[in-house]
Amino acid sequence: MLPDIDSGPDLDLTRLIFYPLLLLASTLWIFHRWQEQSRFHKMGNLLPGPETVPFFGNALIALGKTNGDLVKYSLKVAAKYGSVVRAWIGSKLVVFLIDAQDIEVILNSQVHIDKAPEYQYFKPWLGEGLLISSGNKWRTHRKMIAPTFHINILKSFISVFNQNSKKVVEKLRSEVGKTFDVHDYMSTATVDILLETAMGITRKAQNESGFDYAMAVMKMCDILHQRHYKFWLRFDAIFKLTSFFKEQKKLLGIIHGLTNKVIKNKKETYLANKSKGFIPPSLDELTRDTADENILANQAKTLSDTVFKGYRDDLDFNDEQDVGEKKRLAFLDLMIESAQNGTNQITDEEIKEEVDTIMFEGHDTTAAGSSFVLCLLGIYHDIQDKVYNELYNIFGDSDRPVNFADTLEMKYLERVILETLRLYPPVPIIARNLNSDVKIETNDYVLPKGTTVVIATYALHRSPKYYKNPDTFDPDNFLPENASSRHYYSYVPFSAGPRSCVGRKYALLKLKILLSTILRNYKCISDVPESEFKLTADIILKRLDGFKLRIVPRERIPLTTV
Ligand code: HEM
Repeated sequence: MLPDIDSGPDLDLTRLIFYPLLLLASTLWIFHRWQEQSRFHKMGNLLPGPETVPFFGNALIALGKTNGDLVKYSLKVAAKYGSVVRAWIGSKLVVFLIDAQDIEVILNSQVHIDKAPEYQYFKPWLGEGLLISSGNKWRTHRKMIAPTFHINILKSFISVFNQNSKKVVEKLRSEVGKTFDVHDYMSTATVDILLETAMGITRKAQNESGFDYAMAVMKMCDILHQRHYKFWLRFDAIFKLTSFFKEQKKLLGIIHGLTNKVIKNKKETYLANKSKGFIPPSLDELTRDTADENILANQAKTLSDTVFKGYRDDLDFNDEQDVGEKKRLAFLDLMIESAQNGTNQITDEEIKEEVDTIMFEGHDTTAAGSSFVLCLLGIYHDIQDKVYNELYNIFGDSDRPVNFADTLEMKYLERVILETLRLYPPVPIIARNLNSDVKIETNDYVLPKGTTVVIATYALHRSPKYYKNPDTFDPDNFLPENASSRHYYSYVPFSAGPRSCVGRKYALLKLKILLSTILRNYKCISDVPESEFKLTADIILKRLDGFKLRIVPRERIPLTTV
């Protein structure tokens, strides 16, 4: 016969002690959460921001608005409420910062480096790559990846930048006399350049997948953006029922198809070389501090080095620790090498995540930046003429490729690029998640733990507090005397601090070579004035109306009107 399991002293004891304790613990936990939530709400509501409605907060503002409408709306809200604006998305607190001092508190911190939960929508695409990861994984990967963008590695890319820029000039010949979208050309060129430089895939080994890849990235960004501002799409269960999910699956097939092929190709080459006895240098050798080779600290300063010196980051530090001519390896070679010889704990899956991250961050940003530069020069012909004359002074009527010394002479073009990134920052906002309360400078406001902080780069760059005529395209904003009198954090197109963009120097060098080559060959004309640009911010800031341009071949003679 079975014992009566419902009786006995042990079970009575459980009923008497365990269940009341469980009830007490649950009550305390609920009370604690309630206290935390009401403190969170109280602190959030001390911040200025638009009226809320029950349950939704400010979430309904996005209903029926296009990306462009939202950009305009955010600027209006900023003008009304000042440099700190809060919004409630349901019970989620989002705080927009537009003051350089407040932005410095967040970006310059070693603590507030975690990305906002909104970045999770990137996960199916970028996994836990550098852009999204945090903690130890981010730190070790950043340490590994940042040196692969050392200035001396970048110098070894110059011939690839030149060849691809020439290729663009050739391709553009078919557009002479027509109106066309220049972003298509910039996008394909930047993918090709990344494949050849960071990924080390020779042009011969590439096929025509660059364009398909760039288009797939553009559509993926649109889907991610929809998930950011249509709050019902934030729930995976709902998202999976929509056509966006099917489309995302198809697009990721194209995107990951390319990156998988790139890694496979590289690994095969590595193993083939290894079997022939050729082993590339290790990461240790690459990053070893060789103080006597410290040539770059005093030399080769560009205007950007001055503009960004206020938030000197690991990129500057690495450049001052020159690693020597023969020991350099580009990004993907280094990833594969350090995984194979065990110098770094990085798995194949992690390499794939980093490749996807670099391919995305490295191409879409520079494609948008260069397209904005060409359209603005197409509108402001006096500024374009000045750029052209500077280039004529450097190159005369020759067709020779650009060398590193030439890029240092392109001071006016550099000001044009910096000013373009001010008015049209390719990454218009940056979002962080706060793991502890933070006091900011404005009114000593305290942002509670759990807040999503949005650095509103686009609005910051157009703030009259830092720029005299903030909406006017004026490259002289970056004359050294003007730049040095501004707060350093009033200009953050590449973010700043420990999580700054690792590709900043790569991007600026590439932009100078690509744009100067195009401008030596063509005059750009835009029939759309700046006031009619229709902006869209689906992750990367672009023009919804397309980057429409006309081009006319240059005669290669100096212009006398400037
Ligand atoms: C004009 C061109 C570019 C602009 C304006 C730009 C801007 C930015 C910004 C604002 C961030 C911070 C994003 C955030 O915190 O949410 C960032 C991060 C990053 N960028 Fe760029 N970027 C550019 C080009 C590049 C290039 C060419 C590469 C690589 C080849 C690159 C690789 C990265 C990576 C890996 C990160 C993540 C860094 C980290 O979190 O440690 N970017 N970029």
